Amino acid sequence: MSNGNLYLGFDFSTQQIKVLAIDDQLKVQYEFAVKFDVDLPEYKTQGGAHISSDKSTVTTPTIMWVQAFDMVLDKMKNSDFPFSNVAGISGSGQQHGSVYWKRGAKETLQNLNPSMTLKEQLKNCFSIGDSPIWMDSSTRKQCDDLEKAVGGTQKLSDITGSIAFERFTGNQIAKIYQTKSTEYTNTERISLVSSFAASLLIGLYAPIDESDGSGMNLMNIKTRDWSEECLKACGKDLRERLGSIVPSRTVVGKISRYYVDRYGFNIDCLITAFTGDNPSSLAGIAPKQGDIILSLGTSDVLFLWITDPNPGLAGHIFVNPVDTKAYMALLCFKNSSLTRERICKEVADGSWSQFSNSLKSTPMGNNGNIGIYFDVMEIQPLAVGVYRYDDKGQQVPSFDKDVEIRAVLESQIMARRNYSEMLGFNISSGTRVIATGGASSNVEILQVISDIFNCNVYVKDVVNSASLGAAIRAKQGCMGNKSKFDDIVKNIEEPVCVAKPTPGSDKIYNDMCKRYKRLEEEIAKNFV
Ligand SMILES: Nc1ncnc2c1ncn2[C@@H]1O[C@H](COP(=O)(O)OP(=O)(O)O)[C@@H](O)[C@H]1O
Ligand SMILES: O=C(CO)[C@@H](O)[C@H](O)COP(=O)(O)O
Repeated sequence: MSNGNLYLGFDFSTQQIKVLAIDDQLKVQYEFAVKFDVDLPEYKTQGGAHISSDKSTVTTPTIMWVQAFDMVLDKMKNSDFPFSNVAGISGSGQQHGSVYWKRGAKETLQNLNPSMTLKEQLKNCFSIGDSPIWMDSSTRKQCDDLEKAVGGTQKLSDITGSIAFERFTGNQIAKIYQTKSTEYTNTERISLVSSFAASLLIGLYAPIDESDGSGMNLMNIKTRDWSEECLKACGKDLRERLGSIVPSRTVVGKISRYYVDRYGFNIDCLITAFTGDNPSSLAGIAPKQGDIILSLGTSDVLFLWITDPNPGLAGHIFVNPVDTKAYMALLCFKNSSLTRERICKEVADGSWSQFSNSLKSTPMGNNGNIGIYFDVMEIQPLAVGVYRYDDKGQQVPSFDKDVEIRAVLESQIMARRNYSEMLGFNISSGTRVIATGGASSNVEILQVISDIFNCNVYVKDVVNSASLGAAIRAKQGCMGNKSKFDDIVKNIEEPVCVAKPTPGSDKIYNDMCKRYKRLEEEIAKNFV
């Protein structure tokens, strides 16, 4: 229990809202969470989302996020959380997802009544009720249009840090502009999930930050302003609807009076711009040069801190959330935790310890069996379906339970390694792979990662690095413009090594990764 200053870090992630409070020494003092599927079953989400029958349109009811926010604050109140000690708040959101505020919503946000819930007051404030999220892959046409409009694929990547990706917000907005024109006209502000959450806290439309703004195919990553040609290609009067972009460390306002009166927050509590969950994790891990972070949340994401951006045709370059001159490189995979979870439910009774036992009881390389499990359209390659091959490369309809479990994990991690090599991530035996997110608590999974990457794997004491990064950024916001991130995190807990490559793993996986790549390329040919 702490009597001094506290800093809150919220994470509006795919499956839940998490929040943690740290003290001035960056020690976690409190943690709370609301899980969408479990705590709000009335919305019937699966993994926090609604997936259409074509498996390409993926949305989340915006009002569910609002209700979950009410719930998490109520949970804190019921646990006598010391709201008045909170000096600063920041947060993160699943990247790319968008929220559409209806004309007049600003008025409602500014005049929240502390005797009512946010849900009661905001239920009619959204022109689009279902927010498109990062798992959506229904905007191929809009992606092609955008690349054409700016002069080609590489040109778009030079401007925005990424070629056109279906889940990137500009393409999502373009789809809404083209297919729901009345709703688009009725929209006065478009937020990212991150800036939407910050807006709830300041009772005003919060600006989008540069780091999460990099995941939209709309922002010029060099000038850190909207790209006029991208805006024009995606929707009418879009600059006005998006508002401004600010450096990620900007204090965007003080907490709204609503939270002071309803929960007892301090009236001077400062809100620092919210950012994307992966940028926020980068802040929470505070990596050393050369470290590669592997986030095992709903998505598997590889990212690292870089200084010289070189945007190409694969992966993404984002503006760095804590160092205004730096960048981060990132690769995201859609078929990740939820696919592992499906296999775990189907063949291991939903028990992670059974899943782990199967990993322990099967050999590295799985006796030559390879399975590829794309339950939904993958990001790279664009492909969907489940494919299993025996040691002779013959397709087979099924595997035994233990083989199936090792196959899903090995294929996912081989893909992570292959794509990071393609992107030029510098991986050598001395590289530290720092794992974070839900599945990083599973040591057997971390051992497979260590064997396939042929690197030591590390974890930090706090699994929720996105929330931790948000809380650290909240402290940075309170310390003013001159404060240095490196000084703030200088005493942060170092990651500890939890897995080392098993002798002989490099021989097995160097060959097997090549074999995996050839199989994946064959499959992808069917989806061009
Ligand atoms: N012991 C475990 N072994 C493997 N995976 C796990 C384990 N515990 C949790 N997970 C996975 O972690 C995922 C949630 O991770 P989390 O980082 O909380 O996600 P998000 O931030 O995207 O909501 C779950 O979907 C689950 O599959
Ligand atoms: O699309 C991306 C990154 O580009 C995803 O990583 C989302 O940001 C969702 O994050 P998690 O909920 O899996 O942490």
